[in-house]
Amino acid sequence: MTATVAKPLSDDVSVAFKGVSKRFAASGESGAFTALNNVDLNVGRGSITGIIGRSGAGKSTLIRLVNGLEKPSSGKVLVDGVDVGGLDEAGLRNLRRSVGMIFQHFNLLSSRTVFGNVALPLEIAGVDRRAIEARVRPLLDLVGLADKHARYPAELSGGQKQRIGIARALATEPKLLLSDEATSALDPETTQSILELLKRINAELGLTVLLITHEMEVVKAVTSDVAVIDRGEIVERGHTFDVFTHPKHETTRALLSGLPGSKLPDAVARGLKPAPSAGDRAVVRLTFFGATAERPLISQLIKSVGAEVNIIAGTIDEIGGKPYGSLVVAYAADAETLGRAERFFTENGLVTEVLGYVA
Ligand SMILES: Nc1ncnc2c1ncn2[C@@H]1O[C@H](COP(=O)(O)OP(=O)(O)OP(=O)(O)O)[C@@H](O)[C@H]1O
Repeated sequence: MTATVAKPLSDDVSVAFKGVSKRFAASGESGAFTALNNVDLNVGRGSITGIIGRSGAGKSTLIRLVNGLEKPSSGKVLVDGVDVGGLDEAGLRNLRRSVGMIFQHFNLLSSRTVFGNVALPLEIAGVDRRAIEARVRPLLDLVGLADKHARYPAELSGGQKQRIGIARALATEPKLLLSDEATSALDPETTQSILELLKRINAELGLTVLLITHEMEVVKAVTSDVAVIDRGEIVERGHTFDVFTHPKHETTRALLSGLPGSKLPDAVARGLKPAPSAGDRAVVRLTFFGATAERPLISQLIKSVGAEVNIIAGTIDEIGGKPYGSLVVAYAADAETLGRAERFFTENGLVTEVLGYVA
């Protein structure tokens, strides 16, 4: 084995991207293309880390570097301190046993039963029949499909197929699970149940999960950490709650603008002006965190402002398990009302943003 087997950089890092670039050579009509540019990123051990970005941003390329399906053009990808780019064939086989992967289209073998699909990685690893039985049965229990062990993939729903995909990915007892758009082909309800399963596996087995998705709802519901990739570069990263409540980069803001509750109704958005005229109302977004998300602030706001307050849009939600609320309200934009509202927000530690003014 030619691998440099280094000690982990730090006990709490599962995957480290160090100055990773990936260039694809020119082929046919298309010229050379830089899919990843100097990516530095640590994936915390035990975290559920999401990579989000627009189509073509480089998400799949990034994840494929982790299990050696692609090699970096420069830089290093370390999995538990081992340089993936330095592994020979035997080293890569070992790596792939310790890194499970699930896919958007499940990638199950249609000619094998549910049991046979989950057993496959163990058969390839040369595990004997009895040990395979002993491993596969509890995995099918874990994903709630023990009764379907003799069925074929064509007889299963999408959600059931993904459960089998998850059981198969866990067969070799990996420490890291890669998820490539694993819920993108599923309806919202089935997506929720798969996300619950991923959270349970993360909590019960201590498995690190690195997932890529274009679905912000998924990131919000399940990840502890998130990185935003734009044209091959990481433009923002952090705890999901922090990034979602204080997005800094315009790509992050654009990606988050699709979340329910964050969009203004079209009629209001169209009429929004940057400065008020006499008689206009200010349109203000209030953001609540932690305990403030659970307090009856609106009735207090109406009392303090002493004027009519219209509610335009709102959502109360959880991000990474923390309560979070966003409310867009409108009230008179005269100096006195604005001053009273400002004092109320300061006294109550509310984060506010004036979005504009409407007639
Ligand atoms: N083998 C390849 N040869 C040439 N270019 C490639 C290759 N693989 C990916 N690319 C290009 O690299 C860029 C990033 O692709 P990648 O699949 O990583 O993006 P993505 O963020 O996963 O997109 P999507 O969400 O649409 O799957 C794209 O412009 C893609 O065309």
